[in-house]
Amino acid sequence: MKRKILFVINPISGGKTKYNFPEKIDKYLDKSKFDSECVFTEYHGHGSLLAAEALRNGVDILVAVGGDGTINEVASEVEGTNKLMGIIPFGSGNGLARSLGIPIGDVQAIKRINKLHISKIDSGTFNGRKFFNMAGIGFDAQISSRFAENVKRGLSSYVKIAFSEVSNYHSQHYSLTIDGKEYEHQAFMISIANSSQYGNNAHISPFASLNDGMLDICILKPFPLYIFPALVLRMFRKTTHKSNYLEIIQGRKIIITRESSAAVHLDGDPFNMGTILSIGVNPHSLNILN
Ligand SMILES: Nc1ncnc2c1ncn2[C@@H]1O[C@H](COP(=O)(O)OP(=O)(O)OP(=O)(O)O)[C@@H](O)[C@H]1O
Repeated sequence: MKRKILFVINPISGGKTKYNFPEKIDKYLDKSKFDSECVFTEYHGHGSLLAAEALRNGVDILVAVGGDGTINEVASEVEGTNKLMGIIPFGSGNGLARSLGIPIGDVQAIKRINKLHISKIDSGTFNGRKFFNMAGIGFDAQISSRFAENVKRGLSSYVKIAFSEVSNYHSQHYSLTIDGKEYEHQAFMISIANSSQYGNNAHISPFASLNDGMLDICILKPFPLYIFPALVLRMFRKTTHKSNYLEIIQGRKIIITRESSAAVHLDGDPFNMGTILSIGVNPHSLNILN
């Protein structure tokens, strides 16, 4: 029997046009295996509504055509069900797709879906919301907020914002409880990594695994500004674990208390949250095509 598959397409992600994408589905998706439909998201949050409706209507596979934010909206509905999630990477960073080894070209990614190769990955929870690739507080959440306000997407905008904000941002004090053990830290940012990377092969936690049932809590301590380019370089070289400024602790249940309410980013999209942050992991809870 053919599987029903819905492509949820974010028209603005990655700053790339996708209006000819449905034609590519017609051309490259294996029609003997799938009955397909395409739908475009019209606003932030629409992906979740479309995904929930599709699941109610018996769709078997939901494919996010976009970046980590689009994946988050769709996967938040698929997670915990026996349905399948696919990704056509069309974001600015494509962190989760890259970590899963999904080809970045759309035609290759469609052909990969034809193979129906399924893996199970962990997902994270953050004050009741879900994340699948990376969450964070401090500097990287600040960058996500600026990026969300920015009209132009893509890697170059991201880099520009990061370099212009780094000298203005001040580290904060955080109290952490990780699996019952307490830590106090002054930190520039704290990233909670499910996969190893933010996107664009910038790896904050080189050994993070999507299916180990654990999250990697990456605490970036205050550092002299002149070190920043070297820290960025370490991410691309997968050597952040050797930096004196980064501490990585694995955990399943994390509570973070911070000084004031501020943005949190979940898969690159900013949300305002309070001072107490409760983070957890749902092992092997998302069936994903890779
Ligand atoms: N039609 C739309 N207009 C404006 N925003 C939209 C629309 N559809 C979806 N969005 C929002 O666009 C945001 C960015 O999407 P996404 O994260 O997929 O792309 P990206 O940020 O360019 O890539 P990445 O996350 O890989 O860096 C998401 O928050 C999503 O909710």
